[in-house]
Amino acid sequence: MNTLDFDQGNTIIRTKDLSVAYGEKTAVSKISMEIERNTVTAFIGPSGCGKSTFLRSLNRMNDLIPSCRVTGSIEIDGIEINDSNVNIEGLRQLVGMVFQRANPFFKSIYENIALAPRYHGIRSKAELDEIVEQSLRKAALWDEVKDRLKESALALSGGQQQRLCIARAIAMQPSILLLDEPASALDPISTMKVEELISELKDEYTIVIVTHNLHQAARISDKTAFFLMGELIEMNETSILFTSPAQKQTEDYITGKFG
Ligand SMILES: Nc1ncnc2c1ncn2[C@@H]1O[C@H](COP(=O)(O)OP(=O)(O)OP(=O)(O)O)[C@@H](O)[C@H]1O
Repeated sequence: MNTLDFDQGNTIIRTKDLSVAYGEKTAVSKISMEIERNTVTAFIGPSGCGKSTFLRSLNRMNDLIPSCRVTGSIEIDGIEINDSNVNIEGLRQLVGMVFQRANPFFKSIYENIALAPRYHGIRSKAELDEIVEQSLRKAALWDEVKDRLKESALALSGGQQQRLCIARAIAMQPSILLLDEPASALDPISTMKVEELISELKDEYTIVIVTHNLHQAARISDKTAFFLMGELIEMNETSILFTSPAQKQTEDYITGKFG
């Protein structure tokens, strides 16, 4: 995928009538959305409303679920990612993902970062060292781990493991980072560090985050999309959506009338 070929203003992700079903059950219904480059977009909405399903469709993680069927269009950098000739590995390199539970490999801190670049053909130790250092620096973890790179990643705290997973995604030089409730299993201090990190990373990456935490969405995102029962009810600048939502359902949700 060549990001240089893309000339559609600042939009990096564009979905049109995107629907996702698991067997007979529709989880996401005809969602059209545009996401701008170098922004943080938060997906909010009650449990089961389709946020994670929509997020996973952006790097075709839903392909891994046999019952799942995706229809409609998803363009990333102007390329239709659901086309059969799309290179899935290349897509997932461009669109990295971090999950709710930190899932480091059972390997050293260094290897967690170096593994994928090495798999993709980088053999030089100096080059790998540089990737490891830069990725850990960008994930605001370098100073905490630089003297223990050979130690097991599992010896890190939960918050550090989650930042390691972000560093691992960064090592693949993505354009987009999909974060599925990355802080919901973390303590408040680790959560704050991940939130600070997200705000720093948007200078280089486009970030889409699913969160249950409305305060978090308000703190870190530029735009917020409110989902309900598989539909996109409203998407707007975060400051507007939280202060003067256009839809009654959005207002009821953000004021806690239902959850
Ligand atoms: N692998 C799956 N197989 C079948 N149904 C699924 C699968 N994953 C999700 N669903 C269903 O799709 C709907 C949307 O789920 P999804 O996880 O996308 O919602 P969500 O808004 O992210 O929820 P939560 O906030 O609880 O994670 C739900 O009804 C859910 O039960």
